[in-house]
Amino acid sequence: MVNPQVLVHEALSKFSSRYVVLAIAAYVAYKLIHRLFLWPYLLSPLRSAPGPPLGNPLIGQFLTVVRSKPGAIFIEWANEHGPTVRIVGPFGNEKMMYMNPEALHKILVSDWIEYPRPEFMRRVLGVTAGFGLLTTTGDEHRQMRKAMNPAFSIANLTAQTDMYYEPIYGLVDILRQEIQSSPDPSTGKVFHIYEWLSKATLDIICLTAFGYRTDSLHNPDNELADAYHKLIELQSMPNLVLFEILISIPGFLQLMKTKWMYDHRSWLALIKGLSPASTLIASMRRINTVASQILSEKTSEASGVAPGDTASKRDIMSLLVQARTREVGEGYRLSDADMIEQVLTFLGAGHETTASGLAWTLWLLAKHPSVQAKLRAEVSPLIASNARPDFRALKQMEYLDAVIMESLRVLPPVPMTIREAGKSDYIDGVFVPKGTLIYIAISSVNSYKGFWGDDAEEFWPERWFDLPKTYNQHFSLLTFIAGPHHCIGRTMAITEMKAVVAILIANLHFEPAYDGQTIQPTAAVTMKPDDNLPLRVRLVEKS
Ligand code: HEM
Repeated sequence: MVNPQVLVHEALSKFSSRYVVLAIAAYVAYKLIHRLFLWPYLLSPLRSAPGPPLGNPLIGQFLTVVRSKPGAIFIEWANEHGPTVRIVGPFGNEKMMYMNPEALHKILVSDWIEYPRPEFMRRVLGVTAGFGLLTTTGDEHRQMRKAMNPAFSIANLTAQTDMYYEPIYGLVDILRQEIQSSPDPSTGKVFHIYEWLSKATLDIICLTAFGYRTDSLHNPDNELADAYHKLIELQSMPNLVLFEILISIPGFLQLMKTKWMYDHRSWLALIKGLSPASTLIASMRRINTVASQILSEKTSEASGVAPGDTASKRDIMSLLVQARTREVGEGYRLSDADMIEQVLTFLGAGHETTASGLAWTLWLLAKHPSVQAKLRAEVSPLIASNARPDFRALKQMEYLDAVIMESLRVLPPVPMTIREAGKSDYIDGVFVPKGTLIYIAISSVNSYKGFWGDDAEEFWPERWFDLPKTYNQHFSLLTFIAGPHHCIGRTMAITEMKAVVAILIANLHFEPAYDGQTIQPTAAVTMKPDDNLPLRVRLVEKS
């Protein structure tokens, strides 16, 4: 006979497991509906902020962003909906973008500690550009920055300028010889100009930042240059996502830096999709080995440097080590590990950015022959009388200054950076909940019609001699951003770009490589030419 108790128990257990499944399904469905519809359309405090349509319910405007040229769609949205723009991404995720100086001042200057770079961004930057100024925040950042600022002073940059010229003239000689040995030198030759600029700027940053001679223009096998190139070749969006996943595994970052992991990195390459991680580990180890050698040389040199000795080495690393050696007492000191990370930071933050800035400048000059001719008219006589202009002489070339600033405005090497709201607060009259991501849309601000007028997207250096009334000195040009995290290498980069452009333009003509050429910008962190920017280069006839 069937036991009624068993029957009831079976019925209940069937009912309850079905009930549990149904309850879970209902909860997931509610969560999805809440995330994809209720929140973005009806509940979010940001819902009334202007912006493009919410887009596809699952991925928002994600596809529009990835399909557009880096920064381009953000410029369009800023000019259409600005100065406050809300953008919805995958799964109803909202991001805010601001053009108004007051809003930018709050995020980047007055409340900067509460709007840090988001954690995921710091982790990725740490792996690709060192755990240093780019990844620290709050008090730690303040102290590190204070220790490093003097090495980037105008006095030091003035003392460094002469170091630029060996790589610059090295580049001019290589291009000149290649043109002269081509079948018809009068028509010039097409070069992948980004590749060459990248070598010259690597040689410059290694000399000025570490006093280290890479000479990658003539010697592509240099240990540091080779390891670093392997590292930057990894900088694609899919790889950055892979690294972000790996380093978010607790302990993986520490493991990555060990000798054991270096020795066994080939195991990673055996797992489908993980071989970039193996290359990353190898490159980082090689860079760290060279960085340790540089540091120990600087440390032994610094012990023999008398206080106030201005004739000794002026590269940034030497100055940091000298300052650390002089430091006495309990104050903040950069540790050896910090110093080694700075090598990757200076390379990661200072090399590709400057190389890309230069490549875009030459492109804009190639597309605007009258600007190029006017610039040549300014720089040629000055270079003829002074082949290695110093900091002050470069500063006095006014049209050169306007060309560089205009290029950095129209095609900023870093088109966007990100902050995260660490508190809930009103920005520009809209309540922004804690955790909201904020796009610091550099290219949108730089091309915002509200500041720059209707021709904001045009390359027109003359505008720098008569800036519009709506121009704000700190917040209308965000190429180096603003506030405590603003680029420490700003003046260094601008001075270097001026030196390179002045010498190149005095000696060489630049034209598009073919009719109808357009640029192919690609951006992981830095916006650089995907096709290495082919340009036709001819020799300037000297009268
Ligand atoms: C045209 C060239 C350059 C551009 C466009 C550029 C742009 C930027 C931008 C936009 C930031 C802010 C990133 C953020 O906050 O998320 C930044 C920060 C930084 N840059 Fe540059 N940079 C250039 C050259 C350099 C050079 C030559 C160096 C050093 C040798 C350098 C070192 C740094 C460092 C260390 C930071 C972090 C500053 C901090 O957070 O305190 N940069 N740069």
